[in-house]
Amino acid sequence: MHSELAALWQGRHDPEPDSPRWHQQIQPLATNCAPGVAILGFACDEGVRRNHGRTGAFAAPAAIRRALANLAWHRSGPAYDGDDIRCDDGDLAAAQLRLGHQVAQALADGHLPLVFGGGHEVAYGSWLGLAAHAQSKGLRIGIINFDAHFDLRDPSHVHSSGTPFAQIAEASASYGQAFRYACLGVSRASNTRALFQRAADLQVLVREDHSIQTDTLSARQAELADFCANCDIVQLSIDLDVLPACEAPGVSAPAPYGVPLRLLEPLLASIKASGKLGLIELAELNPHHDIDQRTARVAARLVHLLTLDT
Ligand SMILES: N=CN[C@@H](CCC(=O)O)C(=O)O
Ligand SMILES: [Mn+2]
Ligand SMILES: [Mn+2]
Repeated sequence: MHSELAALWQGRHDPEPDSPRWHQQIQPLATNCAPGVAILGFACDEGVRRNHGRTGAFAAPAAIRRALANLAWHRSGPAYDGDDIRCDDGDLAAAQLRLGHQVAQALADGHLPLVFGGGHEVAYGSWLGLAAHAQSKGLRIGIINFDAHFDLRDPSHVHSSGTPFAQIAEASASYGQAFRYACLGVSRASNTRALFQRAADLQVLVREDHSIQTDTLSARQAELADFCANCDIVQLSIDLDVLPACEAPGVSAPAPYGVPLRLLEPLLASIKASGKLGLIELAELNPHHDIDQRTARVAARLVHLLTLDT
């Protein structure tokens, strides 16, 4: 691991036995590694910039690694860091292709890719890799996105952090593949009628933020289990702006209402329990707007939860 990357994986060293933390377990991703979880960073501001948002997501992969480094390690399998794919020349499409290649390689090597965006344009790059893998194996992809936003803007104008799932819908159609997309935590106030209509046209499973409460949790979990049962491999996308702004202030577009962590976690646990997780990505962390690493810590905790053995 090069020194800049190794500098992020720092934390406590407890003197007592059996006290490992992530920074003591993480290994560089290389060929012929035993299957494990493989972190890939997508350092990119370009999608948010094109979407007229608050830039800063370029620094997110490093911030998530820093927060994850000190968390307690409870896994039995290995975890690897495959470093960052950087978009520093404005060529978003090329960066998404590079990410897609690395995701496909990680999947071919038997790993679970953990992709740290970047703005939500990361989802199109991740999907390129997942789709190549799924096509070679004849697998049906389902995408579950926790997000205050659909990110289904019309991609004929510009490709940005607001268009990844519309780009995926178009690409899926061109391959004759069904587009299976669930978007949970949507804020009606933050998405136009046109976006709700596009979601309806694309037969998206839509659950608004207010429909996710303690007394509806089991219904939402059952719907997610059904969704997972109708596909073979799941792209799990978590836009951190699905959380309330008090829990996730460090994003481009904070949510005044949001789905709190105590409700998000059991929903994620249901998806994990399906056994269909093929890729996990975290999007839209903006360390420039974070408060005391609150959002980065949430992101790290979600990684911890989703990568536990059971
Ligand atoms: N990733 C994109 N998210 C939102 C941003 C909304 C906003 O900036 O207000 C979207 O395009 O809808
Ligand atoms: Mn999003
Ligand atoms: Mn969002």
